[in-house]
Amino acid sequence: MKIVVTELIWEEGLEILRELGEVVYDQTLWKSDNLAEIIKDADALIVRNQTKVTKALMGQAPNLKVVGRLGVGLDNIDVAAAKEAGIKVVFARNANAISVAEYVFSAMFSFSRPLEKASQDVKQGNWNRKLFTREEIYGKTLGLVGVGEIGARLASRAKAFGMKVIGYDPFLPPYELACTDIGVSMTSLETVLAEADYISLHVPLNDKTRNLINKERLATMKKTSYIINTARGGVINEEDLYEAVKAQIIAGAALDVLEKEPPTGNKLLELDNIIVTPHIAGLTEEAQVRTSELVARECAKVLCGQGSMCIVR
Ligand SMILES: NC(=O)C1=CN([C@@H]2O[C@H](COP(=O)(O)OP(=O)(O)OC[C@H]3O[C@@H](n4cnc5c(N)ncnc54)[C@H](O)[C@@H]3O)[C@@H](O)[C@H]2O)C=CC1
Ligand SMILES: O=C(O)CCC(=O)C(=O)O
Repeated sequence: MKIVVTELIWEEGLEILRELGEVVYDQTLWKSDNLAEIIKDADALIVRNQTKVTKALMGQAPNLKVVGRLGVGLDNIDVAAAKEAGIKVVFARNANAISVAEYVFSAMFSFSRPLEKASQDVKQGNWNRKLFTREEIYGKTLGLVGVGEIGARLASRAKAFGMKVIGYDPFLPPYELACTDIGVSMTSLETVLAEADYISLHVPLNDKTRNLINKERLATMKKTSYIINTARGGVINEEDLYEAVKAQIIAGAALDVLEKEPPTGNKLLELDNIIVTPHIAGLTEEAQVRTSELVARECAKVLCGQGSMCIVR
């Protein structure tokens, strides 16, 4: 077997893969002009979010049986083309959901209790107690757009903090509306946007969600509300978000993801009320060990002809 890994993977995953055969691992391979040549005799291709797994690329690899995604979002993989070619796509269902939920808390607290800003201010010689008097998140409303693995974990944690949680997810099957068990009141997108103090996006990027949050929808949010995007850059129209934050139509935003990563000349980076991080919401040691092990195991199952729990249908 030949397994090609084009982006960062943890050692725990590599150990499993090495038991299957030859592992070609280079975390810069995703941008190599030679990738097609390198995978031409590969049985498995393992990627994160930067490798563009196109129909043309897969077409160069006649032995390819499985594409493993070290994460959840599949927007960089042509899943339909893989299916057509009989190539399985497996992903790390659940593995980074807790980390992303915790990141969203960190973002909410960055707005409600900005410790780092306050600390910097003190180190500059100030003692601005009034300036840093802010708000509790207790009693505030968290609005979820997408109530899947991450949304559900975020909801249960938000309830523990005494927040009201409302959610919009038209694709949630009725049996999973047991979401109400974790205290999410399911409602329309309009209500989530109009009522939430913090709006957190947890949808995949696809034709239906691209630019889901645009000028018209931003205008329906509370002036005091914040939006947190750990989903994908394209889910918010960045030009519209820039205008909305600049004109104080909303209070601010925390963005872990951008349309172009890393950004070049992105105006959002100029605004004080926008926090930007380098796509790290799922990047914790725990999540990455889980992700690497899970994807390596699920790829191994496909290669060994056993059923995988994480195949994208
Ligand atoms: N920043 C980061 O490090 C990470 C980002 N992500 C992103 O977060 C997304 C969500 O992850 P999970 O919660 O694990 O996925 P998931 O598949 O468990 O949940 C997604 C939910 O979105 C819902 N949904 C789909 N289209 C929708 C629409 N048009 N409107 C409202 N709801 C819709 C689905 O019904 C599903 O319940 C991923 O697709 C990925 O893009 C995921 C993990 C880490
Ligand atoms: O692939 C990564 O490192 C980022 C995680 C992510 O965005 C995902 O799981 O969808």
